[in-house]
Amino acid sequence: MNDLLYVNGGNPLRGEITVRGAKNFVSKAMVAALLGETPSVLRNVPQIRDVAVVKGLLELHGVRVEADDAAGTLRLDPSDVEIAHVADIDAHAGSSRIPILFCGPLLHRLGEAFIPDLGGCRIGDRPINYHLDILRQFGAVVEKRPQGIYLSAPRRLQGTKIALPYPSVGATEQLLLTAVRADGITELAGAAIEPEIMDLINVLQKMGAIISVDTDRVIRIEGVERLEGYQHTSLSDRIEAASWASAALATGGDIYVRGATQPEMTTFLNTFRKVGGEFAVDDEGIRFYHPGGDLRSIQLETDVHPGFMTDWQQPLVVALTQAKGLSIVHETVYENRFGFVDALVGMGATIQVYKECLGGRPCRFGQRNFYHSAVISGPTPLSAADIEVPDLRGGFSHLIAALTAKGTSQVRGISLIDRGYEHFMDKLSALGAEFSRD
Ligand SMILES: CC(=O)N[C@H]1[C@@H](OP(=O)(O)OP(=O)(O)OC[C@H]2O[C@@H](n3ccc(=O)[nH]c3=O)[C@H](O)[C@@H]2O)O[C@H](CO)[C@@H](O)[C@@H]1O
Ligand SMILES: C=C(OP(=O)(O)O)C(=O)O
Repeated sequence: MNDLLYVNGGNPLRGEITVRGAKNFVSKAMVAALLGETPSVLRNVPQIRDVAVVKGLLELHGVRVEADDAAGTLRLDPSDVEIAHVADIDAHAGSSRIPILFCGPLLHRLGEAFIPDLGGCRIGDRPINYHLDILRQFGAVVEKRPQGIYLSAPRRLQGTKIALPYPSVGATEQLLLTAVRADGITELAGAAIEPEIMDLINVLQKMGAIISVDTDRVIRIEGVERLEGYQHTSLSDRIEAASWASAALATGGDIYVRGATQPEMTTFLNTFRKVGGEFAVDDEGIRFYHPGGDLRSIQLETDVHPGFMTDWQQPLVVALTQAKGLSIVHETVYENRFGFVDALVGMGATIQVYKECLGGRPCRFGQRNFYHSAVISGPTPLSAADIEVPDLRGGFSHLIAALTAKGTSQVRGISLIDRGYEHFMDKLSALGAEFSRD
């Protein structure tokens, strides 16, 4: 795909699009298939780059993957994984964050694992210290190697008791994927409880795992000897749905997102309504629209679930440039997720970033040198510009800004958006967007 898009903005996006399975679940469910003794079938799989990357990694390890892209089905057969070698895996270094989740399943199957350096969005340092601490507590030996880490489990992995300093999504998934086949009981305090994690628990339970989730972020797992394959339909992508909702709001449009589901979006829907957007939920999806009149400024803090998700923040900020008054956004999950606003300022938005915690409560980044709060003053008309996609959600935000701005913008590096937005150009066309590729 060509990496430059000419976007002719200033027109409302109107129409219907469909979202399929969640990027942040599907990739993990694919890894879970490595734990089964029999094949797994995953449905509602979107055609996005992160899925292709994980498919490639699984195949390198010997998993036979049959994909029906149109139907959105993957059949994952791990029967030959015992003969797979760990060489060549570093070909995938820097592609996504998922390789770190191969540790537990590979240690259980092969007794060793080589994990290439991770990719993913550069929205902060994104350390993996929680992951490595967890693996060590299960009894894994971790060695730093050029371009990655090598792990081994001289004895079988042993269940353990762990408290996370912060409810990390990836670390919680690391623990789940490792504990289900470890000896004995594992207890995790301070767990993340995002809907995508709950769906991973659904998958693992279908495979034969015993997992209970308490109301106070405590997850308890009784290790079992053997897991089978699963058949599962992914929950829908609430980040993609919210991104299109923000596009409807910013451009003054009306988008029906088929596949969007209310329970996973409650917090987003409350915020969308406070800003002045309207929505209608039915059994098939959610219609998001700008009802006319002024949008309202808000005060917003990103947080772990059930708070306002950090991945919803970047697209919504573009809509906030069109709201009347001062909006305050305090990013508490990542220390460096406001880099994308420079381009918006270049397009005419009035946004100031601050190192202080401007939300209602201090966060982990408050006494440090991170610009993690933003004040957005609106409404400001946006004008067309040449912009470069910085990361996945920041890139989608730039696309929304270009669609909101009058005139023709050049958006470079758009292939990054493929990592999490299925067929986004077809969807833009369906919504009446005017754009062309170089
Ligand atoms: C592929 C995927 O599912 N990505 C999602 C996942 O990322 P990911 O799983 O990487 O995010 P985490 O929840 O782990 O990160 C949250 C915070 O914990 C910190 N941290 C994390 C791990 C660690 O070992 N040490 C540490 O300090 C991170 O730097 C960050 O500040 O959850 C994030 C929070 O909902 C989302 O924005 C990402 O879209
Ligand atoms: C931060 C994100 O993804 P990743 O963790 O894969 O970089 C995201 O989906 O917005």
